[in-house]
Amino acid sequence: MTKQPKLRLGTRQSPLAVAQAEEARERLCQAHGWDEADIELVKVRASGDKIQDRPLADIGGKALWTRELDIWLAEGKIDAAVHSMKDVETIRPDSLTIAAILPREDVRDVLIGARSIREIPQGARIGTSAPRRAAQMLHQRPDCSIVSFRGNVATRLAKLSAGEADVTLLAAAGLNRTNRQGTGTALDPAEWLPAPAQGAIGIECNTADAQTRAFLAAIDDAPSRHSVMAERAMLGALGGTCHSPIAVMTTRDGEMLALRAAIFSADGYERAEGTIRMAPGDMAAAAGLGRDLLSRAPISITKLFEGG
Ligand SMILES: NCc1[nH]cc(CCC(=O)O)c1CC(=O)O
Repeated sequence: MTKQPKLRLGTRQSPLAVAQAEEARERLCQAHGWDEADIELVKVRASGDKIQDRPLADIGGKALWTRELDIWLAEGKIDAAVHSMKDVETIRPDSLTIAAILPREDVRDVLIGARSIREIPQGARIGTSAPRRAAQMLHQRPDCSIVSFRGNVATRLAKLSAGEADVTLLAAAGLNRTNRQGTGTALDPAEWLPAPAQGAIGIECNTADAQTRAFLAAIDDAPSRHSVMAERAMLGALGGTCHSPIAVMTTRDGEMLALRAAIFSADGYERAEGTIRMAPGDMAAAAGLGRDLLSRAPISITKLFEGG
């Protein structure tokens, strides 16, 4: 007889999602003295993966990454769901709880196809469908143009090799977790800010499921939770959607967190930046940074945030 799993862990099917779910499984096994068979990985096909030809922002946004897993949780077909926190909407139902944030990977973006932003050839085509990457690049390199570039990590690298663009940008975390360490150049946050919650894996479960919450609490990493939740609070205060070019970097400053954030107009021409020092867990302060940015931004930026 096969052993009953102690936990059914849902994940999307992409190689990166599966690698993240395997990391979550390993950490749970280590924390609880379980073996691999104690955790069943349940691979669920997400709407966001079915539609590959249009920008995410045009087809329903980040909810497309979590919708199926949310339903499977609600129906009790899985006990917990593993997510890239970057892809999780800031407003979640009360019936779900993010019970663990794993130790954060490298948060930086990686530039592929040129050694630095300065060395990108004049007029190059930048392959990305992320409004943040597009606007941030156009801000620094208005001579470049943007080519829509969706798909998983492998697909985007293949499109670049096939010459569909000259340069692309990917999260270091996604490259590292799919064994592509050393691909491209990681960009210094002093010149290029990552996305809110980039590089963070979160595990969600039903709020009413005390057993699973306790299992997951054992692998929650407090420093990662603090930075991720602060960045999400900032994003939430902006009413940010995937249409909104929002970038942020958190660093530790003694007992405090320092957040540096920027928002852009879609064409990258305008940029508003702000910083804040806050106590970990002070979500009101983090939200204040978002509101402060918006209050100082020119109209070409604020209109991106109206009406979601
Ligand atoms: N939007 C897709 C997505 N969601 C999470 C990651 C990478 C892993 C992470 O940032 O945690 C990626 C790919 C990328 O942006 O390069």
